[in-house]
Amino acid sequence: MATGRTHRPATRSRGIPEATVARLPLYLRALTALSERSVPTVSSEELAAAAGVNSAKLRKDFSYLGSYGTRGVGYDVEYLVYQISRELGLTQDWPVVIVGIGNLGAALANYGGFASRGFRVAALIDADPAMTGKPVAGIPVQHADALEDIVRDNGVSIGVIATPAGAAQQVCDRLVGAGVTSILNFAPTMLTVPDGVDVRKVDLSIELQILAFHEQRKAGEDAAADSGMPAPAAVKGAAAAAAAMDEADPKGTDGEAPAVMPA
Ligand SMILES: NC(=O)c1ccc[n+]([C@@H]2O[C@H](COP(=O)([O-])OP(=O)(O)OC[C@H]3O[C@@H](n4cnc5c(N)ncnc54)[C@H](O)[C@@H]3O)[C@@H](O)[C@H]2O)c1
Repeated sequence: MATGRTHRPATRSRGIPEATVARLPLYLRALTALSERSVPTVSSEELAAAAGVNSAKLRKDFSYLGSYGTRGVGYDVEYLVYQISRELGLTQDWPVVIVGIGNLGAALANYGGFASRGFRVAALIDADPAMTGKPVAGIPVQHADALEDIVRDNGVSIGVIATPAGAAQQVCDRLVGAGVTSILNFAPTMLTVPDGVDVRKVDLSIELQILAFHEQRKAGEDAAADSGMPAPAAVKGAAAAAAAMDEADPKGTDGEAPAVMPA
């Protein structure tokens, strides 16, 4: 089971580049905010600024969706929300299981934002027998022995792993064996999955390291400005940060570096 790739190809089968797919949630978030304010249309420049993306890239991204906007009017906000939601598969309900209901798993289970984005927490699973039957976010935790049955009974295709690192690969293998084809991995370990399974890894410590670099650079710039000298820390740190950013965002996503990255 534990063989094969951990990355998707750069281009999805429908011809939308992975980097564009990675920016769609940024557009959707900006568009949803406009929709909530009942804004009917938006220009590519306004939307690009709201999403933190370059406007030429935005227009190119939307051309993959077949959305070109209307000259002088811009893009129809509601229609774009629909189009992007549909492209991301959010117009259907996705049952999700969370495995490992400790501090993080419980916090994720309690996060209200999943449901509003089309993700329904179908089951919570933990290996600790003391947890079995205990409600977390109103859902009784089920024992890990039943993982395969739970996945099959609920038609789950997305699994969230919030176990300790040492258990993550085994949990991943069991999820995949039961039919899960997408994994969101919070455990600090690389997972190996067969072809056809997507893994996204969330690592907040990497995000913090990138912020630490920016803090260091700002401090270096301040010191250099005070002394009138170039900032050696900033220059030296730039290569390391560029490498860190490449690793965190290998497909060149614009805007904020996502906390979720390919495994
Ligand atoms: N990616 C991030 O940014 C981030 C942030 C915080 C924590 N983490 C990671 O998330 C994981 C969980 O952290 P936590 O603080 O919630 O830990 P925790 O110890 O509170 O919870 C882990 C839970 O997993 C359960 N578990 C262990 N083995 C299992 C198995 N084989 N099957 C099912 N359940 C199993 C345990 O019973 C426990 O309830 C850790 O790997 C941690 O390093 C990642």
